[in-house]
Amino acid sequence: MTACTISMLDEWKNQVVAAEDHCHSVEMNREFRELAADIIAQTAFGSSYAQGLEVFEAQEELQKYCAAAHTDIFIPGSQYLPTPLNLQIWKLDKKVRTSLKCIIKSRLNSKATGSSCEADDLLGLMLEASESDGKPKLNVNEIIEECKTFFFAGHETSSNLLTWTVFLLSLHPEWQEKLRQEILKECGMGIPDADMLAKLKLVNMVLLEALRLYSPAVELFRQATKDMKLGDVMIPRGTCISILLAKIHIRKEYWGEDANKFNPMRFINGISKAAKHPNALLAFSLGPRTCIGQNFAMLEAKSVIALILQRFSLCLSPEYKHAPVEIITLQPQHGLPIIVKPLHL
Ligand code: HEM
Repeated sequence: MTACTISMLDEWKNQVVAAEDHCHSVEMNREFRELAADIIAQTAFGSSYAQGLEVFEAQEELQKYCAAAHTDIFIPGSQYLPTPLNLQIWKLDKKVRTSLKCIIKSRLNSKATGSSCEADDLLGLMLEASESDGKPKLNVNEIIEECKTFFFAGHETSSNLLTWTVFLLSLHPEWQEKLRQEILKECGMGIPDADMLAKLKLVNMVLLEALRLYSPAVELFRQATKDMKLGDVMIPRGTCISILLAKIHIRKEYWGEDANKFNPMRFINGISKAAKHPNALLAFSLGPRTCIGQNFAMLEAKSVIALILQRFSLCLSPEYKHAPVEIITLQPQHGLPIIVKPLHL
């Protein structure tokens, strides 16, 4: 995780050094997309970014087509018709599956020749689980589906959390400085380890506030399994319900008069005390389908923010246009250009 981040930061520094005025505009959304892809590929699948690149590119494109399909009026059965959109979706899905099959096969080959020692990553664990008691528990297709879920669930969400956090820090230089002081106190200029990251309370609070104001997952969907009453509303069995997190996260009734404002201090006593309702922050959902990767995502975000603030100050570029858009996750439509200035040249 830190190796990928440091390599990205070294590149920023090189670009700054090459610039005449020693400051440089970086499109953060793109950078964090690549970084999150790199991190999840290496941490979960042990494969390098280069190997996973094809999967991510195809999956990102697939996501755009699926978002387009999602906005169309749904006609039952239409998903099976060879429309131009469906043909694109099927083609890309095939590409994602083929690339993942290659990664899995190469892992199985290395395992057979004894050259792989990455059994404790996600793919290694799944392959191990798939062979216990001599009987396959997960077949290759099931492993592919699990890999797709992890790529999908852990890539865009994490990169968007980083993007919006950097956006908020660039708007609030006083918080940028507070975080930098905390990071330097707990980690110095070294690589933060898990114990150090656990002590970064202010960084944690800022991340939670970013998740509240710019929740990467904008809405959740549920289907009623039986007739039920929600408040005063009757919900018949089978009804699909959209839960608008973005709305819940800024309701004054829960968050108080400053609900629309950036105020990380509201999290000083923890998530359950930040609002009038203990579960008002739903960025990672709740209950049996809660995000399985939330600890990983928070660790990743803390570590990346710590490494950035140790080295750079961040300032919003005048080129930035504020246009958050939901393409499955919440993204800045025109990117996030940030002027980075190294603290030590
Ligand atoms: C800031 C980052 C993240 C956010 C905001 C986020 C948000 C969410 C949300 C809201 C759900 C629930 C969806 C629902 O109930 O319909 C979810 C599920 C899930 N997330 Fe995350 N996620 C993040 C990062 C990650 C990461 C890094 C991983 C994997 C490494 C991951 C893996 C998953 C998986 C596998 C599920 C499905 C769990 C299930 O249905 O049992 N997520 N995530």
